[in-house]
Amino acid sequence: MQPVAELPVDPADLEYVTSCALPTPWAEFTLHAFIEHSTGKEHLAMVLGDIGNGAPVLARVHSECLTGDVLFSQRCDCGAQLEGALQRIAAEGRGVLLYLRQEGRGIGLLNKMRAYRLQEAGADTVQANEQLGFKPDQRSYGLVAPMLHQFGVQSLRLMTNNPRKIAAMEKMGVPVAERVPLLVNRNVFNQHYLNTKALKLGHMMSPVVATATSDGEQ
Ligand SMILES: Nc1nc2c(ncn2[C@@H]2O[C@H](COP(=O)(O)OP(=O)(O)OP(=O)(O)O)[C@@H](O)[C@H]2O)c(=O)[nH]1
Ligand SMILES: [Zn+2]
Repeated sequence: MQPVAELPVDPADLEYVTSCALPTPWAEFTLHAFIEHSTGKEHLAMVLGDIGNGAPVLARVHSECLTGDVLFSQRCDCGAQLEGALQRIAAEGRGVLLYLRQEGRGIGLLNKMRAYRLQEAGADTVQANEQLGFKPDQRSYGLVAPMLHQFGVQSLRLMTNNPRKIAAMEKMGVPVAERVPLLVNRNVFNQHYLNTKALKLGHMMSPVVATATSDGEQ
C-alpha cells in the first residue's frame, strides 16, 4: 500500500471566509469555512473551546462521505465516526473537527457509487478503485496545516485508525502527540469493507467476522 499522496499547497489557494455558531446535539461548536480557490471546494472546521493555547488538541480529520455522513449508509463507518468524534470533543469541551471535501477517498461521489457497484459484483474497496483507474486512496492532507494554523493549533491528539493519515500529518508538519482510536460498531453491511481496510489499507483494527445481530466493538 503506497503512502497517501502529498502535494504542496499554495497558501494563497486556501482562504478563510467566515464563521458562525453551530449548535449540535452535543455542544455548540463554531463552524469556520475556508475556500480552496483552485478547486472551488468549501472546507470546514468545527471548533470547540480554546484550541490555540498550545496544549495538544483532540482532533478529527474527516474526509467527506455524503452517503455515510448524511444519508445514513451502513456500507462504511464514516457517519458513526463523525458522530463519535464530535461526541468526544464535546465531552472534553475542547477540540476540532476538520471536514475535508475529498469524497470517496478523493474520487468523488459518482465514482464512489461506481465503485460500490463493482463491490456488489465481488470486488473489494481497493480493487474497485483500481478497476476504475484510480489509486486505492487518492486523498491529500495538504490543507490541514494551513487550516490548523488559522486557529493556532500546535499538535494533535488525532482520532483515527489510519496509520497513513498519521504519517501524512507528520509529513505536512502537523505533530501528532497521540493517536486516539475511533472504532465503531460493525454490521453485516460494513464488515467486509472494514476487514479490507484492516488487511489492505493498514487500518489499526482487527479483522473479524460479524453476524447479522453483531454490534460488538472491533
Ligand atoms: N472510493 C471509495 N471510497 C470510500 C468507500 N467507502 C468509503 N469511502 C470514502 O472513504 C473516506 C473515509 O476513509 P476511511 O478509509 O473510511 O477512513 P480514514 O479517514 O482513512 O481513516 P480513519 O481516520 O480511521 O477513519 C470517505 O471519503 C468516504 O467517502 C469505498 O468503498 N470506495
Ligand atoms: Zn463512508
